[in-house]
Amino acid sequence: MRAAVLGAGNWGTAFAKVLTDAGTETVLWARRPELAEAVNQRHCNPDYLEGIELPGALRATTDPTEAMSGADLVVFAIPSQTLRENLGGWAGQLPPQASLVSLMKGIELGTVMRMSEVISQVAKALPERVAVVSGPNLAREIAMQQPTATTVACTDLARAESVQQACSTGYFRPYTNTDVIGTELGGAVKNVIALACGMAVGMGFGDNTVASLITRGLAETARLGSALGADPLTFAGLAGLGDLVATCASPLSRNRTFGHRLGRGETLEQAQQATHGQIAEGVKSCRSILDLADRHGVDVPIVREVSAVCAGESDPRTAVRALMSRSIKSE
Ligand SMILES: NC(=O)c1ccc[n+]([C@@H]2O[C@H](COP(=O)([O-])OP(=O)(O)OC[C@H]3O[C@@H](n4cnc5c(N)ncnc54)[C@H](O)[C@@H]3O)[C@@H](O)[C@H]2O)c1
Ligand SMILES: O=P(O)(O)OC[C@H](O)CO
Repeated sequence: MRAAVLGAGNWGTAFAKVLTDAGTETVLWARRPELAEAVNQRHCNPDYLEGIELPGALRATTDPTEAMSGADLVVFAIPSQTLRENLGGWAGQLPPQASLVSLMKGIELGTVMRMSEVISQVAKALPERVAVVSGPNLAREIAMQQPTATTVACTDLARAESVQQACSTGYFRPYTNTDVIGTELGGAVKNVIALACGMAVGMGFGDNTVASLITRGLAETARLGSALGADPLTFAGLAGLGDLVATCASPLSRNRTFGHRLGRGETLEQAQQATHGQIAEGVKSCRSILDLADRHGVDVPIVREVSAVCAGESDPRTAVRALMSRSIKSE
């Protein structure tokens, strides 16, 4: 099995390590030559995973054609809102039979498409050729080989199983699933709920508030999921509750950290600068998830409030007041 991983940030690099450790011959595409050189010569990625030793067998290149040559799997690990443009440049070089694997957790602004839908459309690939990997997968913990599970979803179960095989190691345990919609939605919406949890902690609130947000956040994710045709059970699994809990609780999460900064009074610009160019997907996807929910007539109050804060139209304290003054209802 041979894989190309396109995107040498936190997760692309950690997942390339997982694939290599699983015995899959892997080439990582990086935008910058100095980063490719660090992977090839010093077996590290100091910009994203400082202190982590990468496998000697992992190779990197700045040439996407070289990375994809002969690949059985092409894995996408770039910011969601850049996928369409990047993939437009790569589509002509995709090996015709390769499985196309999304690691991304976002919804495209404007089109409100899931990442697997963007891949199918731009690569002109049938949906059953596209798999999604999503779960409680904080990149640094996985790069440190801490035991972690994940979901590999594909409408073609055999293809999901081949991706599962390619990334199974002693520290990374993938489960298969055929519910691509639920798996992707869980990954995208949890980023927005993690922004809300970060804001709550930044404002000085404790575990009751965070648990309330996680639980009601899961309720709105499941409501939207069922309107879109997802299997409700997916939201009780790794790509649903699992990822939601990990992201909302972890100081390693860029989304939670971004929200935390807003909650303690920093501006959107300050929080953005503090990411050092790394992606906090929920900051943009909150808008597209809200649009998606509005199109389907689904009530997503937490997403709506986070979206207003991220658009600069509200602030965390106003958002709390709005959520707590909604009409009372049954659970
Ligand atoms: N970091 C994690 O723990 C983690 C875990 C699971 C899923 N994800 C998801 O994986 C995706 C990638 O996340 P990441 O953590 O690797 O992101 P990152 O910000 O660490 O890295 C993004 C990579 O994409 C590249 N890139 C290519 N085109 C770009 C462009 N036009 N603009 C900006 N960057 C561009 C960057 O050079 C960089 O190598 C996201 O959708 C994220 O939600 C991340
Ligand atoms: O750092 P975040 O907030 O993008 O979250 C990382 C992963 O998605 C956790 O599973």
